[in-house]
Amino acid sequence: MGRLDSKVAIITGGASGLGKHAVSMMLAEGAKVVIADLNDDLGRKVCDELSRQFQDKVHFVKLDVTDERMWQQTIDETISKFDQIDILVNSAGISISKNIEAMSLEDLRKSLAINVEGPYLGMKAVIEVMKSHGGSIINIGSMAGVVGLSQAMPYSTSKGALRLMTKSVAVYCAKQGYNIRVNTVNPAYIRTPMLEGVYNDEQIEGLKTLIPLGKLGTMADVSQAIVYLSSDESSFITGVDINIDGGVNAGK
Ligand SMILES: NC(=O)C1=CN([C@@H]2O[C@H](COP(=O)(O)OP(=O)(O)OC[C@H]3O[C@@H](n4cnc5c(N)ncnc54)[C@H](O)[C@@H]3O)[C@@H](O)[C@H]2O)C=CC1
Ligand SMILES: CC(=O)C(C)=O
Repeated sequence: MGRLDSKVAIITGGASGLGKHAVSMMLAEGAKVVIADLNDDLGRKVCDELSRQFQDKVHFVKLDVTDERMWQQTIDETISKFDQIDILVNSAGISISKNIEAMSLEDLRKSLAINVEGPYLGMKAVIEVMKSHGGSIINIGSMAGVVGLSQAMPYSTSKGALRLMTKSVAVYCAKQGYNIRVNTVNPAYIRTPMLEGVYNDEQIEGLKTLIPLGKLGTMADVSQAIVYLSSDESSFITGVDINIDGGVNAGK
């Protein structure tokens, strides 16, 4: 028996990195999964590969998370394919690594649009569906939303906002009696296409020295937390953020 049997999940950013890994692990735990991503070539490829093992339990929808109309299409397509929505994982994101002097207003606006407005639109759309039967929303934050990264100001700002938006929505949903739980996971450095776009191999190796446990986390470390927060095992947990960071944010 899988830990997510009979549940239906939408995972944004599911074509790559952490989102893609979570798609695989959630399918393996029995969920039906919609991969929602802007990159439709990659999304369709990942979906085709996974459907060899999981047949029609996986489906791809093209979604730009900043587009409210595409969110509604994603919701409608998920319900028409799988009848319900129990889980939303907001993993789509971008990382603009610039300090305040190097960045532009456009960098800040773009980061906020994708990393904050995207999850806002997604939460708003799925709450409308979930409020009749409950559900779980997991937003992928970052260690950069817990402490300010001086060289990634637009990114830190967006992830900090996402963290508190999550708590606000969690308490609202709880008080409304919707039985919708809303939580954040905050990974530290995990080797994915995003991290490889910011750092070269040598720099990534050097990141280990910043982490008390002395190693980088893995995509599986993050997916395990996502599965836990998606499942009924975490039925009394809402409004928390789980740091998956090897101790980085625990202190020096
Ligand atoms: N890799 C890392 O070290 C860490 C990553 N994170 C967060 O984890 C999440 C996933 O990141 P990674 O998997 O590393 O990155 P990634 O770059 O491998 O994957 C991001 C995915 O989001 C999609 N995407 C980007 N903009 C989109 C949009 N407007 N609409 C729909 N999809 C869009 C991309 O097409 C891509 O498939 C992000 O929110 C990131 O900020 C947080 C902490 C550490
Ligand atoms: C820490 C973090 O979120 C990245 C992408 O570096």
